[in-house]
Amino acid sequence: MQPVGAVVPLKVDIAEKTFRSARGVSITALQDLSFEVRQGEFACLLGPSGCGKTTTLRILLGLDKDFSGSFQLPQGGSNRIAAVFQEPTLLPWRTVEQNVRLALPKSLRAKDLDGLFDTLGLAAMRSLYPAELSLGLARRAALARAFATEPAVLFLDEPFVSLDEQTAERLRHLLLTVWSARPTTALMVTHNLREALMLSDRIIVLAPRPTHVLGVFDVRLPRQHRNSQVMSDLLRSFHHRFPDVT
Ligand SMILES: Nc1ncnc2c1ncn2[C@@H]1O[C@H](COP(=O)(O)OP(=O)(O)OP(=O)(O)O)[C@@H](O)[C@H]1O
Repeated sequence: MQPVGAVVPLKVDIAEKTFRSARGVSITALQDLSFEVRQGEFACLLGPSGCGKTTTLRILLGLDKDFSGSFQLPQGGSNRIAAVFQEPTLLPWRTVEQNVRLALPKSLRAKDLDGLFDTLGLAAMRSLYPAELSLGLARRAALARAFATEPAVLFLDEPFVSLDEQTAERLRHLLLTVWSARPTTALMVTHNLREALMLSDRIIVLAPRPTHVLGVFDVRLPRQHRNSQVMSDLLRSFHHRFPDVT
């Protein structure tokens, strides 16, 4: 399957991001953070709690412009950006389908969403309101909303935290199914190494704060071959290369 949406990579060169409190205390979260995600590649940003993963995503999403350095988002195709956060952020007074359709650009307003809702197991929930959904179903609706827009780049910030492991695992498989149908350049923040090994083409391993890239771990194996034996081998080689990262 040809990757779609982008013809240039996601390129990040953040020289520094420092938070300054009202009392004059400075916290440098990012320093010399540089990496690339190639066209149609699924990459994970893996790093310890508080190292600066969410800060990085907020900068790339244009939510924080107070930093030094630069970045280049994938260009070509739709040029649209989609994001999936820890909280599904659905509008409570709109149905699942309305939430998804409201995110669509004009050119896609009449889009047939049957296939996407089917794939995500949401076909019977289209007319439900967010309050009627379990947390897992709400996360599926958030994925549907992101993929429906046919973005050039997709950012995900720990979309499966605080779910039970069985639900999280089911959602990881669903994410891979919708992503494989349209391999979009994707960057997902996680602190779950197993999740990163299961989903990624490459893992960008971050140092503790102020964060920078410790190294990149490529997982050049078709995802359908990542069975439990292969996952154990991947974990072993990852730990061999990054003995201090858990
Ligand atoms: N608005 C802010 N003001 C001051 N400090 C901040 C602010 N936002 C984040 N920080 C600090 O910057 C550092 C990076 O935070 P960030 O949330 O990006 O980390 P993270 O890697 O996403 O953490 P986690 O995995 O726990 O979600 C942390 O030390 C955090 O306390």
